[in-house]
Amino acid sequence: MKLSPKPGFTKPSGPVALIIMDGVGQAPDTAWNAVTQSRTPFLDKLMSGEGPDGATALFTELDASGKSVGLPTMGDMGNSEVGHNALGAGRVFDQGAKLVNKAFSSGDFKSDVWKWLMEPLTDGATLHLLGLYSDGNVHAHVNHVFQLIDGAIDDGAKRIRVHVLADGRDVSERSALDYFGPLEKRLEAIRESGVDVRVASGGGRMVCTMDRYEADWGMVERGWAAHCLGDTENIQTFSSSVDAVQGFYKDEKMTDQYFPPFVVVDDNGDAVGPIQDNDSVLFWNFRGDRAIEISTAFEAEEGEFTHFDRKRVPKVRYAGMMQYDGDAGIPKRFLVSSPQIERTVAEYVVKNGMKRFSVSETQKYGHVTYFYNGNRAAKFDENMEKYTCVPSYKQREQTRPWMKAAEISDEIVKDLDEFKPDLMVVNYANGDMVGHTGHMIAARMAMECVDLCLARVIPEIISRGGVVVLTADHGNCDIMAECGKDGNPKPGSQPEGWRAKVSHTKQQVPCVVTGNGIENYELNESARWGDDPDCKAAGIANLGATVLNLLGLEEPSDFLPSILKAKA
Ligand SMILES: O=C(O)[C@@H](CO)OP(=O)(O)O
Ligand SMILES: [Mn+2]
Ligand SMILES: [Mn+2]
Repeated sequence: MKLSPKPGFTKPSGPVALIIMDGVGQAPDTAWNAVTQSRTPFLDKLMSGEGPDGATALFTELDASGKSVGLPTMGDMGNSEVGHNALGAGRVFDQGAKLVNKAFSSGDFKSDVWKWLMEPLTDGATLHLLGLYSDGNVHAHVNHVFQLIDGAIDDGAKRIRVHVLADGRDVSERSALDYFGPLEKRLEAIRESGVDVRVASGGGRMVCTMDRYEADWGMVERGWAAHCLGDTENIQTFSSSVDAVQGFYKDEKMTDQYFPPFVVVDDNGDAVGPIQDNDSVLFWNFRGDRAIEISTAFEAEEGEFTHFDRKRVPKVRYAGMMQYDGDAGIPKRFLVSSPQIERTVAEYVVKNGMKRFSVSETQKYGHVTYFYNGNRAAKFDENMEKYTCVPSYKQREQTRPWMKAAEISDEIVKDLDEFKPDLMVVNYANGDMVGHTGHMIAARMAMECVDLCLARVIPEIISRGGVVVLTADHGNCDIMAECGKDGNPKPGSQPEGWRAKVSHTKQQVPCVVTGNGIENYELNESARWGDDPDCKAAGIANLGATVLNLLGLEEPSDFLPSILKAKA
């Protein structure tokens, strides 16, 4: 994996730092753009081509959504998984959303694992389908659920229970009825054809089941109690998922991602679908980070699981839509193979004798390690790499929009002198995590806080002889209001009078390159992320070659071209 020197590029004496402002896109300057509406003097200067202490800054805008990051259509917003995969791979790989679509259209999802799941069903066992129920297409898609239900019925399933996590984060924040309503109707129609299929439990994705990076196992415990135990003593009960949503909406401030867990009960008050011995369970999310813990809860043997008291552990056949952690082999069985991302920037860096450092806080830790490494948690070389995780606050981000940006900055400054990395990969979570709350004031503060931290760390990096590539993985806080066809915000309950938009955006993302030696380079205006007719610009995947070039290395021949070229 040795790379030759890149003609015209010289490795700086300090590190090449890839700094990712999560969820910070380039959108028009409106009252609902937290990026432009916040006071960010340092960032503004960088984007106008002025680096700190007279350094040159090159500024451009990159694609970070749709096909540029391996998603099915240009209408798909980017997300952290595909964004960090692209940044780390330097190439565009077909991602989970696309691979699962392909498996359904070819019929390949009916694999040996599928048959194994179906086997007990002809003897009266129940098939439980569980996952995020929306068309956000970041973690999951409703279409996949119907294909699973139809496929299972074709293969003889007589009793199916569906456990639904409300989204309100990749889609409108109070849209659960738009999803659960049609679902209940469709299941009713299937029941008329003689198959016993019902929604059995659920909850909000940020309260139940979908924790990530072990930030809060309590979420998984609440989900387990609802889906698996059907615990009607401790959890609110309803007659259907629609009934549950209507109940929760009595609180006008309640939004879908924060629904408490719920259990659906019959006329006698008994849970309609607790999970029992011999049942089969399929988790339908395709994205890994928020699916690993619940999968562990289902698969770990008694005595091996210490995160919470599972109380009852049914002996089930469990599978995921995909494998969520390839290193740890979680889950053991899955329907569709994950993208095989090999030879990432990080691996090349380490195998070319350079040191690599990654740092973020809990909520984004796996992004700069696992996702950046091409879905691999383990280090390529223990001695050459250092990964630092600052524990995130457990409270909601609107109450602490500064998050752990200052502490991440402390780690950067410390390791500039201690670990002395050649490549540094940093993620500031604020723009994204606060953007997801829909709170404009908090999102502005999040951006100002990121600016303050950049104004501190970037001069430090440059004064150690380094170079900075500052960018984002996708947009989010650049559009904080849901707008109608006329381009103006829809009325809603935010203090500004609009309806919050809490999901990512499809906007391009900013990219600034500044620091030592940049005056020798210029933007490579012909760089593109592909030859697709929809491709009109470079994308974040082009930054793989860019980072290698800045380290003085020639990019591998299958990498997308760098956004930089040496001046003639
Ligand atoms: O919170 C998450 O899981 C996603 C949105 O669904 O955000 P990101 O891709 O930025 O991690
Ligand atoms: Mn992100
Ligand atoms: Mn996000």
